[in-house]
Amino acid sequence: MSAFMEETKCLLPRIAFIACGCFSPPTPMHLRMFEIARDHFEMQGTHKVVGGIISPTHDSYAKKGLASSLDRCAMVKLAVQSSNWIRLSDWEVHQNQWMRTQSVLQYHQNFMNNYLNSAAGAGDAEPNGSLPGWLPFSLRERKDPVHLKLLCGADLLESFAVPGLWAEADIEDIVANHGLVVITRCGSNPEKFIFESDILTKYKRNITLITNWVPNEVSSTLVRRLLSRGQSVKYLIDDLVLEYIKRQRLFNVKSKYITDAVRPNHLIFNHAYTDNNKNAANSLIGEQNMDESDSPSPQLLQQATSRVFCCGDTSPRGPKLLRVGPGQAVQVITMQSDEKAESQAKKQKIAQVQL
Ligand SMILES: Nc1ncnc2c1ncn2[C@@H]1O[C@H](COP(=O)(O)OP(=O)(O)OP(=O)(O)O)[C@@H](O)[C@H]1O
Ligand SMILES: NC(=O)c1ccc[n+]([C@@H]2O[C@H](COP(=O)(O)O)[C@@H](O)[C@H]2O)c1
Repeated sequence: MSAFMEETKCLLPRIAFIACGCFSPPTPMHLRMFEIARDHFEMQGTHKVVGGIISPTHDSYAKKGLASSLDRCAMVKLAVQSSNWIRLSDWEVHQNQWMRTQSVLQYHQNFMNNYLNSAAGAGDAEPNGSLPGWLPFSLRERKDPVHLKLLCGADLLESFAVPGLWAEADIEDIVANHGLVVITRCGSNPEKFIFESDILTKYKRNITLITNWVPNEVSSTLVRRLLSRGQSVKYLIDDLVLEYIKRQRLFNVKSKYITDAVRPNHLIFNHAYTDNNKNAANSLIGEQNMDESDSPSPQLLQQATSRVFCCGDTSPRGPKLLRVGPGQAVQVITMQSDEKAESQAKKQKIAQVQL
């Protein structure tokens, strides 16, 4: 690369991506999203991408098939081992309750701002004195700010329309102040979706739509279903993640997998993660071997009558009573949206579950 191009790259505004989701389990497409997004910005020559963060949602999100946060974090750690720029943030899972995505973005953005503004070496350290693992390495190479953008698939964008699931103020803050990077997914039409939303249209310049020319409809739901049927998921997920699932007997994995030779050496890394996160274990819902057909754990059932809102408190229609956690709303409401033919992408997911 010429010296001129190098110099120009140094001047480009810096961005990082954060993907919020369940990651139960993480699939290669979760990681591909980051690669596709980085390629896009680099090829456009408009920004320098300094890091990627995967932030698994809190256990109390309570979506069907959600393994414990300890297991999901361990699997994400294993999945990102092959990447030199995508990292796990376990901040969200260590909070006392489910966090809205806007708050997750805000926390990570503030942390990076404080870190950049603090004297070199001091940083805004974690309570134990060390910096969080999700912080991009090259952050302090320059002094200028790093803008954190929400990275998602088009189905997440379309979930903005699910009544009561997202607060309008949150959507506006995300698109106005952070920015959204959306990767196309089969069956979704994000351009039309943006056109039909006044808020999204208003901030269209902050939404980057990227066509994924090599689509792959692997999803965590499909992986869980195959596992629970004793079918192969090899080459659908990372080998290390698969070993972990077998070893921990997650997702109701059938005996064919359990009797396979398990290579414990591969999992040493994960033990280090779980050992270091004993606190997280306290907030766990318990050892879970769940798939689509599982019912909530006893603890969750106990909470079933408690009122858990996503954004319902501020909804003009009044608060919405959700059965267990915000994630349940996704299932309940996507069923309704299936009936109303609101979202093709969500319909596909539901169709998969009903097979
Ligand atoms: N195949 C895919 N193509 C594009 N984006 C994807 C794909 N799979 C997941 N994503 C995106 O990854 C993010 C995190 O996904 P999440 O784990 O919550 O859902 P998922 O993989 O669709 O799982 P589930 O099947 O349990 O709903 C979301 O933004 C989602 O849109
Ligand atoms: N109001 C909100 O901030 C809100 C609502 C629904 C889902 N989410 C997040 O979106 C991500 C993906 O959720 P789903 O897998 O249910 O689509 C999760 O991280 C979840 O916490 C946020």
